[in-house]
Amino acid sequence: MTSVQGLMRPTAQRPRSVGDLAHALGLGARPADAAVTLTGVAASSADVVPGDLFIALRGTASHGARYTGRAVRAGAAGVLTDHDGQGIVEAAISAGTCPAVPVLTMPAGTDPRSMLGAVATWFYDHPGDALTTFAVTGTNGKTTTTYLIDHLLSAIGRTVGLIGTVETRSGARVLPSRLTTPDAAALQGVLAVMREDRVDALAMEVSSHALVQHRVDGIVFDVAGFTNLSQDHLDFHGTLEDYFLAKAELFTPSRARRGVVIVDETWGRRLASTVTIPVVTLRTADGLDDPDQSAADQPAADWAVVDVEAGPTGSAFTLVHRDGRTVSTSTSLPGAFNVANAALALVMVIESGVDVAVLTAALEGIGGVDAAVPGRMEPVASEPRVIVDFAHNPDALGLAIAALRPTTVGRLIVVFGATGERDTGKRPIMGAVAVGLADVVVVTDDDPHGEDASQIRQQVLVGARAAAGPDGEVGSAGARAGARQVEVLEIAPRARAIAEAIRHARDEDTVLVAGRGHEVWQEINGVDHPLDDRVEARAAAAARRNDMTKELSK
Ligand SMILES: CC(=O)N[C@H]1[C@@H](OP(=O)(O)OP(=O)(O)OC[C@H]2O[C@@H](n3ccc(=O)[nH]c3=O)[C@H](O)[C@@H]2O)O[C@H](CO)[C@@H](O)[C@@H]1O[C@H](C)C(=O)N[C@@H](C)C(=O)N[C@H](CCC(=O)O)C(=O)O
Ligand SMILES: Nc1ncnc2c1ncn2[C@@H]1O[C@H](COP(=O)(O)OP(=O)(O)OP(=O)(O)O)[C@@H](O)[C@H]1O
Repeated sequence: MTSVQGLMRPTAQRPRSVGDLAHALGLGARPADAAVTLTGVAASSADVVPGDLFIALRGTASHGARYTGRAVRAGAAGVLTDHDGQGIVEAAISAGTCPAVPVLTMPAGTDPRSMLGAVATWFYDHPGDALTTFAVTGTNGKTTTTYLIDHLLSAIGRTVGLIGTVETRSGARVLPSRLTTPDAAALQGVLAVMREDRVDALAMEVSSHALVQHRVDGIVFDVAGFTNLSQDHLDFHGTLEDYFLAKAELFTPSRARRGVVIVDETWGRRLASTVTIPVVTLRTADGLDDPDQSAADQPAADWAVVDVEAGPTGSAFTLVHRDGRTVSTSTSLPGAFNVANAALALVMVIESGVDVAVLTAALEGIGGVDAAVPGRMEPVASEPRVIVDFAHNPDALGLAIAALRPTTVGRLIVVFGATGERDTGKRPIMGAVAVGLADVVVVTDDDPHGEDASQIRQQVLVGARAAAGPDGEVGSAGARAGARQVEVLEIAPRARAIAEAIRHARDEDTVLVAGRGHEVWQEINGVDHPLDDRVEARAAAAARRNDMTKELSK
């Protein structure tokens, strides 16, 4: 699959030879190959540009060596692989399915994936060293927090590059991302582009997958931030414990110089008390996730959010350090979770060495910690209000619905599904969470990938119907006290679910379309179909207005 991030390359090349590379890695090269010139590095055949070294890695689905023919035809001038990969490439060359190409082989027991970062930084001459680097990890809030860091740093005159789920940005170049965190070859290429574009700070998301797969090898971040941890990605990590340990890896000396950890929840507190780098802690809420502890029992954090005033369009809040430093500001992003994201962005910027007075002056100039984050609580229509959001796990879905309740006059309608081939355990939980907080729950499709979409919907509906009970009457578990009726519907495909939810909504209702945010493709059985929730929602809102106008003129 093409990663556009992997095709971003610096204009100025510093050619290396196969002989140089072999020497740097302590490997042997055939004398005839030693002078072959290499100008870049790619870990996917789809990312290869002429002159690249193709690093063929063993994966879970296949071995990258199987794609060497494609890589060489795209211009790869050399291959680095493991022992098995060497056999695959040699067989392909003998069979005539791959043109001849110099092959370097890592010694047995050395995984080329663990060398990818080192090789790529060597190729591009340590491009990350030119940047002040910010990394954000956590189940939810990474994208939002990186946008807010970008916003704050830009306000104090820094030139910021961004890497994350939505886009990869260097100066005027903006490309959609395929992965939240690109592989190490692509990442170092992007950093080299940023160096050329005179970017001086980087705000990037680091996923747990990336930490396990060595994608950020070759960078020691200046400041790493942790948002939160809750159920997601257990298809990959197996258990929450392993998921936590993968995230915790970012807070080790080989990955980051210092950290900022939100300690509202148990996972954050555990991280802060076990990390091996200097960390400051941040409390953004009362921290009562542990019923056995009161807020007063919990250790004081270095920074705390106080005096939150939640309004219809965002929140004002104050950030206080135990030494008395104070920042009073606001964010127009809705929900308590966005106060947490804004506070984390502020503390990360302060911890990078920016003086509170400088930041305060900048905040006055820009009017608060704001950024338009595509597909995150993005309003797309009014009367009924329609919001498109990326919540695709139980915690985010619950927080997104709850954030809209105070400003919803009528019913709160949520349209969502669950992703195929990902963490199946979260499906019924999402159904139950939605029923606990919304008035109308429309279960539809997300990205089914290779799974049967209707089976996925049934698994979500199991949780939703169990929570709603046989007569749809939910107890006081919801945001509103007392019993209330919840309607649970199954509508597919997704575009129809969005259209029907909006068509049947009343002017005073809110429709939350959750799960796909900025995404513009829906993957069904390996085929990408165009689908943008924002486009569908706007079209449905326009159609509803038309119908009403026709009705009135009758
Ligand atoms: C589980 C996972 O993360 N898998 C990633 C991993 O796959 P893999 O190692 O199993 O690779 P493989 O598919 O067996 O292929 C083996 C090798 O052949 C190469 N190849 C493969 C096909 C081809 O045509 N040409 C080619 O060269 C691949 O680049 C790879 O090096 O390495 C591949 C190459 O970089 C990634 O594309 C792939 O991401 C898959 C597609 C994916 O969906 N990953 C998601 C789950 C992910 O990483 N998500 C996180 C965000 C999570 C969050 O929301 O927080 C992210 O950082 O994006
Ligand atoms: N701090 C937070 N805590 C809980 N939920 C949040 C938080 N911030 C955002 N969310 C919810 O999670 C969704 C995803 O937010 P965001 O894209 O910022 O997170 P992310 O960590 O980058 O997600 P992903 O890794 O899936 O790309 C939002 O649409 C919102 O519903």
